[in-house]
Parts: sequence; structure tokens; C-alpha cells
Amino acid sequence: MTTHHTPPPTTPDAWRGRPAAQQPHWPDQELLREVTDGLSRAPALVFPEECDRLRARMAAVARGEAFLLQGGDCAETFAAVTADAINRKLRTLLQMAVVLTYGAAVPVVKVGRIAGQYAKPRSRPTETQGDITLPAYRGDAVNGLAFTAADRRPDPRRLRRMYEASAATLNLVRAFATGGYADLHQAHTWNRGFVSDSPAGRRYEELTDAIERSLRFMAACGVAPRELRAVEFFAGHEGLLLDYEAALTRTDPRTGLPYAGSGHLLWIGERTRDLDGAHIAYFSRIRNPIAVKLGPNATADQALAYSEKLNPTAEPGRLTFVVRMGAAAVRDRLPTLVEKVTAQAAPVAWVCDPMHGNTFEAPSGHKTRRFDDILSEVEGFFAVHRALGTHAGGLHVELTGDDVTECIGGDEVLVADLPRRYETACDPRLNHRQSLELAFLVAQMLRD
Ligand SMILES: O=C[C@H](O)[C@H](O)COP(=O)(O)O
Ligand SMILES: C=C(OP(=O)(O)O)C(=O)O
Repeated sequence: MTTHHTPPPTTPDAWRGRPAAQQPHWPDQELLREVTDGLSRAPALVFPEECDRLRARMAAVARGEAFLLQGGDCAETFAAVTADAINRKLRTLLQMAVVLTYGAAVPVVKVGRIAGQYAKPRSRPTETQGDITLPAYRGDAVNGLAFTAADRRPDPRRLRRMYEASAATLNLVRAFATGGYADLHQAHTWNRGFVSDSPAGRRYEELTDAIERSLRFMAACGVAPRELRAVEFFAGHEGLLLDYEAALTRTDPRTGLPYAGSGHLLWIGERTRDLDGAHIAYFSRIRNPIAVKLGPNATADQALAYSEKLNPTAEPGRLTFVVRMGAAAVRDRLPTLVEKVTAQAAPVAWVCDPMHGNTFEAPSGHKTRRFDDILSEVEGFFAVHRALGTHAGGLHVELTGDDVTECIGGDEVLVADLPRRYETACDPRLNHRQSLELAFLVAQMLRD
């Protein structure tokens, strides 16, 4: 392992002046300043203590003592900030977590792509329909999805709405996690309202029957641990919009160090991980646990450089690599990265995102992903770690609790079904049944 002595940059605005990829061209700079000034006075959404706790959990993931489950929408939308939609998403994640915990007897660290996932990097800056070209949709934090000039114009007031939507969502997440609903004794009710006659649904019912028997047995023995009554649930999103992230950065009064106050875990996307770019500069100074996405062209030298820049003091749990290489590439490209990072860098958690490298366009024009490709990438990721004696640390997926038809396969959804309920604002998500099915298959891989 190399020794690391470079302290993280501490000037609050170290990222400004560096090239910042994927930032909106805000037409009204005065309004942007007004909005970000307001945000910089608003209460942070998360506390440094919570971020530190998640960092400790991620350290356990890196050591192979826990497994990360991270999931949620590709793009959250303001319209979907409803109790029902959030509740279904959280229940889906809780169900997956229980399947993984029970199936593989491993603690599961739960992080949503939630309460801040409102900004999207895009492959192209514009979208053309017929003979009209408009700015691409960049997430509700920036512009509107409707294909009109008015909607697609970036509006900084949306940053304030992003903050409010995140706060409302996080409030529900906290109530859900600790207010009794997430009590393991309720595990069978988490399936309520979902189609339970699918194979995964039936397996879930069997599993919760077994859990209930165990809980009754434990109660009869006089054991009733408090840990079963609530869950620890963290919020994460891509830290893409640096004006927003900077406005919500707060100093921890305990230590004088800066934390992103917008979410517990932030990640740098595949399109913004330029080593000399603004995102790396911003992330190097916040103290939250952070992640970097690594696509098929990521090199081992880049991974080592991220470790040097983002985790110079080799702090446990600080840095996670989220690998999204695609089913076809992961077995070939990942081993060198894992080998070199393991030999030469501070410990990291390795997490598999089997979604972003497996997107293609169906003949109907819908962006989609095959469940089989998703599964194959997870299998490849596990196989690489098994062969190297390292830890497959987690799963990062795009999902919803709704019965959408966006990804093909699982025990349902054919290509012809795609238009039926294609509701994502950006990339295709696993629906509830597909999510549960994937959790059972991953639990099996963890057991193996
Ligand atoms: O979620 C990831 C990206 O924002 C998304 O895949 C980009 O989609 P695009 O290629 O349609 O721009
Ligand atoms: C944009 C995303 O992924 P990636 O950066 O890996 O393409 C995402 O996770 O929303």
C-alpha cells in the first residue's frame, strides 16, 4: 500500500475554476445566485454524525463484513414525491434487504438513491424530435421533461424545489425507518399491495413465515432485541450539480470540517470523474462517505489516482468504487482494477451497478435493459472477486416499487410490454417483482 500524506484541500470553493462537466447553462445567473444564497442559509438535510456512522458501515462493507444495498429511481421527479410512491419504494428496498440478510446471514447497509436524485448527466446536450431541437432533460432540478422550449429552459428556482422535495422525502424516510413500520415483526406487511403470486412474491411469503416463527421463538425465550424494531436507512444521490452541493455544504461544529449536507452518501458519475475536474476537487474536500462510478474504460491507474486524491489518509469506509462495466466487459476489465487497487491503494468497498452498462434501445424506441444481462453482470462481478479473494461488497440498482414495464425479463415483461407502463423520466428501472427476484438471486450468490 502507498503512504498518503496529502491533506484534503480545505478552501471551501476549491472546485470553482476547474472544468465542471455536465453543468446546466443557467440562463439567469442573478437568479441562480439568489437561489443558492438562500440554500446556503437553509438547514442541512443530513448531519455529519449520520455521515460518520455510514462511513463506519461502509468500512465494514470494505472488510467483507457487511453488504451494501443501494437502490431507487434513476431520476426522482417532483411529481412522484407522494407518500404512496415513496412508501412502495422503501418497502421494496426493505424487502430486498430482508431477503439478503436472511438468505445470506450478512448485515445489509441500506442506502437509497433517494431524497436528492434529481439531476441527470446526459450523453447529448440536446434532444431532437422531428425538426425541433431543444436542450436535453437534465432532471427536475434543472428543467422539465415535457418537450417544449419553456419546460426545457434551465430554471435555478428548481434547485430550491429539489431541496424541498428532498426534505419532504427524507422526513418520510426517517419516519418510515424508525416509526414502527420497518419493525421486522411487520416484514409480511411490506408485501401488501404488491402482486404476491409471482415466484419471488411466494418465496417472500415463505421467508417472512420463517422469520415470524423465529421471532416468536426468540420472544418465547425472552429475547427481544431493540435492533429489530427499526432500520438504519441512509440517503444517497449523484453529486452532480456543484452549485447546489456547494450551497448545502456545512461545517461540522465538532471538527471544523466540511460535509455535504444534501445527503449521506454522494457519488461521482461516470461522466464527471475527470481527475482534474471540478467534481473530484469538490468531493476531495467533503468528509462524507463517497463513491466513484467506474465504467468499462476506467483504468487501474485512474482508480489508484482516485484513491490518492479522495482518500489520502486511507480512512476506512471513505471511498467506494461502483463498477458499471456491462455484462460483456466486467469479467475482462474488472480483475486488473481490483488487483492493483488491493495491492497499492487504501481499502475500498467494491459495489456492482449492473444497470448502466447494459442499456440498449428497443425497436419501439424505449431505452431498456434485460434482466438476464443485469444478472449476468452481477454474476461476473461476484466471480471476479471470488477468483481474487476480495469482497463483492454490494449492489447498486435503479428500481421502483411500482409495477412498471421498463426492463425486460424476470418472470414477466416482454419487449412488447414496454409501452404499457414505461414511466421513468430517464433510464429503465426494475419493477417490484424484478427487484425481489434479483435480491433472491444475489442472496444465493452471497451464500455461495
Ligand atoms: O442515468 C444515467 C445517465 O444519466 C443516463 O444513462 C443518460 O442517458 P442518455 O444516454 O439518454 O443521455
Ligand atoms: C448517471 C448514472 O450512472 P453512470 O454515471 O454510471 O452512468 C446514475 O447512476 O444515475
